[in-house]
Amino acid sequence: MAQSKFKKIRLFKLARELNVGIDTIEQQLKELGYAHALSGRGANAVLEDEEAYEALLEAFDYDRKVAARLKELREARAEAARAAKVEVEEEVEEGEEEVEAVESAEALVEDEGEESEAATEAAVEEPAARETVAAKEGAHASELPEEVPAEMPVATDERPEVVEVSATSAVAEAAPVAESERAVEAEAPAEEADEMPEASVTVEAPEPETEEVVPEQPSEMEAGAAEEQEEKAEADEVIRAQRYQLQGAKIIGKIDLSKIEGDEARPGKRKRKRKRKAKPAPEEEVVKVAVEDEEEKPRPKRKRKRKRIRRVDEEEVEQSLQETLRELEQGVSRIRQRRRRERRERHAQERAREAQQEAQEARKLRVTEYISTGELAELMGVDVSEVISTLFNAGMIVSINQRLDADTIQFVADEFGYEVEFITDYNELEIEIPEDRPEDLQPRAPIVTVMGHVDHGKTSLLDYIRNTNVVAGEAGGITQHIGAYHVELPDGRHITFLDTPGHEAFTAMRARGAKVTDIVILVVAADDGVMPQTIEAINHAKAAGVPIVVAITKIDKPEANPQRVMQQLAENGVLVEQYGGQVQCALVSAKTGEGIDDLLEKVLLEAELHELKANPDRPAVGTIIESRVEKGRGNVATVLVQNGTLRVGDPFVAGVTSGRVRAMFDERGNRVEVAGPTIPVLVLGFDELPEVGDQFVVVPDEKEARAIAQKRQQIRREQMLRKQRRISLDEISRRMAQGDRLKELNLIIKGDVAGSVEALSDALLKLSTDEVAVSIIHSGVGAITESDVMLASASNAIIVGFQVRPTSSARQLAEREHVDIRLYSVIYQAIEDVRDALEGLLSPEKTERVVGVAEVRETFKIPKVGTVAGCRVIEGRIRRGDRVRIIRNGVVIYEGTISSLKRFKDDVREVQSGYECGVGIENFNDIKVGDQIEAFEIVEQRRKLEV
Ligand SMILES: Nc1nc2c(ncn2[C@@H]2O[C@H](COP(=O)(O)OP(=O)(O)OP(=O)(O)O)[C@@H](O)[C@H]2O)c(=O)[nH]1
Repeated sequence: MAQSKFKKIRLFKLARELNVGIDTIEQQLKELGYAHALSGRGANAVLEDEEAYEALLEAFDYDRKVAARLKELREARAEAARAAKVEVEEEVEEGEEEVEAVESAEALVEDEGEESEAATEAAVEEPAARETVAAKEGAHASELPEEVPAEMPVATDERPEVVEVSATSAVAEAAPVAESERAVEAEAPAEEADEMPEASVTVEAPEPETEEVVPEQPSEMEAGAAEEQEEKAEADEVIRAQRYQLQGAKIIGKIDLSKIEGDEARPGKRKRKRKRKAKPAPEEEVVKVAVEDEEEKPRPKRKRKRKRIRRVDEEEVEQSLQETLRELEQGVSRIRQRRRRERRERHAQERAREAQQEAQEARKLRVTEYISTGELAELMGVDVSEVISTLFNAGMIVSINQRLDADTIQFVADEFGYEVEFITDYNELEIEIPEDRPEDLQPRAPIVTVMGHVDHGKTSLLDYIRNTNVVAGEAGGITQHIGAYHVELPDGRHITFLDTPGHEAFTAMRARGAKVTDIVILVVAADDGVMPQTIEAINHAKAAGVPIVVAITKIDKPEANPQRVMQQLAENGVLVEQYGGQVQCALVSAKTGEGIDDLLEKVLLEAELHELKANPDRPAVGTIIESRVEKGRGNVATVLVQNGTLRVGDPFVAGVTSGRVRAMFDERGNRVEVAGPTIPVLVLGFDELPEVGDQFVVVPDEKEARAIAQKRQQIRREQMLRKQRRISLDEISRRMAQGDRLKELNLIIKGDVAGSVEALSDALLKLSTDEVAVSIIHSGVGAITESDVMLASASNAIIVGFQVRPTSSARQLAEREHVDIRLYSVIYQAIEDVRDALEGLLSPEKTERVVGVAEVRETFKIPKVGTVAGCRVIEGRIRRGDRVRIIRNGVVIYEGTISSLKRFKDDVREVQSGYECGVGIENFNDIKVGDQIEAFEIVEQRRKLEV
């Protein structure tokens, strides 16, 4: 399973997972070079690239951890809060239980003796909250009801009874246990008792007052006083005393009345007391109660402790939360800063490395010969005007779209500090063609291209030669234009003419690495002389190292001046034989036919000089001269066989396509079975349409042919993308420099001949303005192919075809890829269409229009609705849903939408000027009397291209 388990993830989910914002993720992806991994926009954008996802996880690892930690802490806090709540509840319950316990204890005490009842009741009725179990016990234990109140004042100065009662109770339990002697011993003045904190003393304290002492009773009384002190002073000693008295007692429960309001507890208690009055209290129980009482002290302690523990827990949680937050704010931000810094440094290093590599790569230009000035400038990342001026300084006048020869490219590259490597489109995958043995080589016909300035008579010359040199018997069918033709002179010698006059086609072919032409016939009209294109043609021929034969045409014309032409040629480096040079020159007239034989003779002589030879006994090697899709025939192309012999049935590779020769035809439509060197034939059987200039090579078998073609397609695609990427990068920096305001229309231009491609490119480039630009990402001669469509698809380009058609496979691909292919046969139409497209790219002009103003006269607060403004429309009209601004004292304080609009009680859609209405503004309640509500609308207007 090579497939990754990774599934695409939406951006908002990712943001949640990583604990960062969407923008941050987008930014990070860009920084990490994964901007492409995100498809779609906004929170719903989808990340499909696992690698990018991993990179994000790594990058935001820290944020995720922080989020997790915070979550933990929050949970801990919530847990603590829950626990605290439960404890409080438990406590409450406990409290209740305690109350019950106390009550039962009281009951027990009460039961102990009926006499104590009155005292108990008295004590119970005391409002002091401080009363504890002891109070009740005191009550029960006191067998001397009347005395108690009397003694109290003695024991305590303030609130004597209360305290005393409670105190008594505390000791009361002890009392029964204590022996009467002890009580007697304990006899001491009440005052003393007051001062004496010791329990033993206190126990005795009451005695003197009570005079006749029943052992238990007095002790209780005193105990009450002692307890009071004890409460004020050291409880320990009291406890000690109690312990002493209560030795062996058993703890059976805890009672804490400290929290229980005396008032609340008492009524119930009283009732119960009454209820249980009659019940006899077993002694043990009394003891138990006493013990409980003894426990009274530690209990609050425990409670306090418990509380403290709880508080500590909360504190801890709070503290760690605070710490985390602090960390987040300070420490963490430091860590974060460090991480960021590291990340930045890492990225900077990567970028530097990449930049270095790129710089090295960038210093090396891998180009095909005859790339245009503009393309060369683009590859070097310099402004085209710099290249043009550099060449101008070197004495060469070139245009932006002019194709440059190898020397010129080399020169420019040197000037700008670049290395040049000339490549063909699929340099790496040339088919090795074995060298011919000299003995196998036989003389062959020259292949001739006619070049010259426009209207100097190239076509007329070619036509004349063709028509007058038709070998008898061959004139079967109608002459068809297949891009080249082969003529046999009366003496049996042959010449092949390339039928696409002009140096553009010649150069376009050379740009594709095709070296077809053996001899150039340079046509110069005798009446016009050397013109710019004549010079270009000379340069191109020279650059290609192709010998020139000059044909001075239109010599039949009265104004013809061949001498002047020869002189001009000499001035331009072409020294004709008449001027003592090596270049042959014929004076001809395509009208009269004068001098044409002489011209052909000179061409053949030139061919002889160069000993043009080929081996007819080997698999064919040639060049695609023309290609097109023909109805009923499919992909057809003219192959000019340059070496070897082509036969029907031969498998072949042509550029990035392959096939097998199904049938061959000559230029008159006659079927042929074989085609030897220099013979142009129309070949059927191409899998895809080849491009003009493609090398045609016969290979041993069709399978191999297909494999090579596929490999080449892949290489070409990569090259296209590489080139595209480079352009994009340049464009990006350029756009950034321009503040990213530029919009662009990418175009791929294909034309029938290089001239028309240039003309169209120039015209379209001129449509560019500061805001929208035409970018020609690729242009070429020949049919629109699949690779064009792929490139267009990859770069969102439109394909403009001038006098060419897409191949059927390209058409299908374009449909699949939604690539727009526009076909034209009139340049003007193409320009108009592109202009329209550019206008579409211009962002519409947005203007704002105030449609109405209302003045707030009153405001109403309506529950669940908010504040509604009672207004009067003073200008225009306002509508529900209108965008509005609230203007207060001339200042816009809010911008929003009208959410409700009412006339009296009815909802209305619109209110006109002069009427009153109620207006509710969405999410805005701060409306005040005197505010103005200004309704406005945005009007978008399509802009026109100003060129
Ligand atoms: N008198 C005279 N007119 C000629 C001769 N050759 C061409 N012409 C005329 O010159 C004009 C241009 O000729 P073309 O053959 O179309 O010239 P071209 O160089 O092919 O032109 P483009 O294809 O536009 O570059 C036509 O009107 C021809 O009739 C010639 O030898 N004598």
